[in-house]
Amino acid sequence: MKKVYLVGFMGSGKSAIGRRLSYFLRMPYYDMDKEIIRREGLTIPEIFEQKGEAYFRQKETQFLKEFRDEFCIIATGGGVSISEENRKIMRQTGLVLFLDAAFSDIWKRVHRDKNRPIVQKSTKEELEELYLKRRKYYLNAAHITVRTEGRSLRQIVDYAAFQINRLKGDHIGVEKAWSSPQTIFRK
Ligand SMILES: Nc1ncnc2c1ncn2[C@@H]1O[C@H](COP(=O)(O)OP(=O)(O)O)[C@@H](O)[C@H]1O
Ligand SMILES: O=C(O)C1=C[C@@H](OP(=O)(O)O)[C@@H](O)[C@H](O)C1
Ligand SMILES: [Mg+2]
Repeated sequence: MKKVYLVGFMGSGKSAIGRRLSYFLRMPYYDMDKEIIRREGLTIPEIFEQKGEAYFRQKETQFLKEFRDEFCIIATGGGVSISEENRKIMRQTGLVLFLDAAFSDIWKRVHRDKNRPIVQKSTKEELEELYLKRRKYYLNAAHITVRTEGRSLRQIVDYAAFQINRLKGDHIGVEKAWSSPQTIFRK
């Protein structure tokens, strides 16, 4: 296992947890959105507006395919796990953690954010529909699901780090341990 991928809906905490995990575990951290912004020289809303969502999705897959073989933490964008090809790449090259957040928390965190074009163009009802539709893809992509409701960033980082430390460096053991999806925080 080389990479740790964080997947989940917009506002589930992928970027915030990824950054903190990287300090905690002393592993390099990459945010796919930031990498794409840097390469394109455009913000996410600009990419969506000027080049279209399909172009952005191509860039996400390209990132996953081309990114060097390195021990690191990667915060994906909320749309990355929709693609079967992307899910396959992530599962084959690392440990995939799904940050499973409640929609009510997500809405509070993202509804005013101008940097998420999908939030901008959706009503609350439409966004919840998308959340429900996408949830199965995150579950499908994930080796481990982390329920985040009622947990602080610190608590989530601690649990994620525990799971990563338990499984790292043991690819065969990891495959066995992950053969049945595990959920933590499901008390
Ligand atoms: N468990 C949590 N407790 C408190 N704040 C959180 C939690 N998870 C995420 N946040 C906050 O919600 C906002 C959106 O999180 P972010 O990491 O950008 O989500 P994502 O990258 O999944 O879209 C950030 O301000 C982040 O600090
Ligand atoms: O869910 C999505 O389709 C998207 C999620 C965003 O990332 P975050 O999940 O970090 O907000 C960003 O990639 C883009 O706005 C599209
Ligand atoms: Mg993010």
